[in-house]
Amino acid sequence: MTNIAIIKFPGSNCDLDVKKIYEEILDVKAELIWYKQDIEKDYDGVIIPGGFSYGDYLRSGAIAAKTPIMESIKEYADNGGKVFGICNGFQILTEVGLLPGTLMTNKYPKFKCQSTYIRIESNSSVFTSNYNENEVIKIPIAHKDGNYIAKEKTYREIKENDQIAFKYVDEKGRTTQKSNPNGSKDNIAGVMNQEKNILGMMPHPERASDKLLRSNDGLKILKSIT
Ligand SMILES: NC(=O)CC[C@H](N)C(=O)O
Repeated sequence: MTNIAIIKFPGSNCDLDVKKIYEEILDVKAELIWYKQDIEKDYDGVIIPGGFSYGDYLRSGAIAAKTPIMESIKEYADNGGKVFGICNGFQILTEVGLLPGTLMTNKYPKFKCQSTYIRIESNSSVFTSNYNENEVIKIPIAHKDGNYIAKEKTYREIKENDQIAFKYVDEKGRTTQKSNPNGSKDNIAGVMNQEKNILGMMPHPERASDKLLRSNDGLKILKSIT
């Protein structure tokens, strides 16, 4: 039976939303794992949900990245396990070095909570293969530190290796400055590691996974690891 682990740090606040989508919409078991526990090998996927781990002190995700559970998540990913970080989870995965690049404070330095359109840049991964390449989906963001940057060399590498999963676009699928909500380099909204078993994204698919939420465009991302 499929079993998903959802990691909870002090300050995580999207863990129950993710759990609800797995259990009530996808009929999949999802367990909350407090950060003081270890990750066991038999989970089908590990999710690091959104929120404000450790109050975003120092930098978003910086303190959570130093906790022992991240060591066991590294080991889990090294053995091919699927790891998915949403928003603060994405920030933690970059801080720990499991994903390339860094998430800086938004260009206009305020917390932004709004709908965004994102385009599937690569559907050659377990996380995105249920979408068409270049498909445009609508998923909301809610963050202050979502401005993705990468060194030129890293940027070239992630482009060449097809590691850019999503870009912010307008309704028609065009990458414009206006459709970029936070100043991210090249409108990047989500990236993967080279092996494509780790994904991080700033938009919240769990907030677009039920018709009651007016969009279930994000459901296929959560379903992909079941
Ligand atoms: N929704 C979230 O995960 C918030 C992310 C993060 N703490 C920020 O504001 O940038």
